[in-house]
Amino acid sequence: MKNSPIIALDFATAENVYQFLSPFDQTLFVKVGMELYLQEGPSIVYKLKEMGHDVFLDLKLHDIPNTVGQAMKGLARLGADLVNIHAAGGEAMMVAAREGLEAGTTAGNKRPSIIAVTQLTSTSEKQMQKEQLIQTTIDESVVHYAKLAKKASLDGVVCSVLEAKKIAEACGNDFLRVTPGIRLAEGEAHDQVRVATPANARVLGSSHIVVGRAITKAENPVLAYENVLNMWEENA
Ligand SMILES: O=c1ccn([C@@H]2O[C@H](COP(=O)(O)O)[C@@H](O)[C@H]2O)c(=O)[nH]1
Repeated sequence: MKNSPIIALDFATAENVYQFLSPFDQTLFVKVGMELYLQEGPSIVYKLKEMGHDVFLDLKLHDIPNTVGQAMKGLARLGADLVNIHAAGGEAMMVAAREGLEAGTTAGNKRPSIIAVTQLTSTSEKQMQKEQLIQTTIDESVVHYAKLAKKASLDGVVCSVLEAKKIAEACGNDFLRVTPGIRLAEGEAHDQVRVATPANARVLGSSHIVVGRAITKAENPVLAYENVLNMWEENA
């Protein structure tokens, strides 16, 4: 799996995706989320893999263990490099997801890596306490979910940059810390709350960054990507 910034392809159609990707002259690490997958289905994943890109299939599954396990068995066949679930589904659900992925991975192929969403980067500590009735700090909640994901033998978590270091300390440096909520210093936060720049992400211990609108909505997306990539690599 590449370590380059993961571009969130939050587009409504495959056509929009191909148009966006056409000026790039290298293979990328891209993310297919709900918006695109629910319109285009598995074919978008096959196509991006055929084009040589690494694919994070960001469907954030959250259901009873049997349902998630069976869904993961099917998703394993799509060839994505990275998939995810919500840690709030619990340890049994996370175990079922990993076992489903293993069962669905055909001989000779590598099992996709699987990570759990801890607290969405759009969630603030205040909101978590009020709406989820979790009376800890957000750092404690995120690290708690990360430890649960590690216990379920997952490969890592989705968290914000702000918790990445604590997770590395608690779960080890090989445990993935995939961090969305990436903004350039001068950029708008939009609906994100726990945000950081690509440079800070590297310094504070992210293993991967996910960048959507700062690249996809830029006037020149190739230039914006190169800028993010430089900030990420320079601080390694
Ligand atoms: O906690 C999370 C989990 C997933 N995401 C996804 O990442 C991108 C971020 O897009 P931006 O435009 O850079 O804000 C988006 O696809 C989310 O679904 C997240 O933001 N936070």
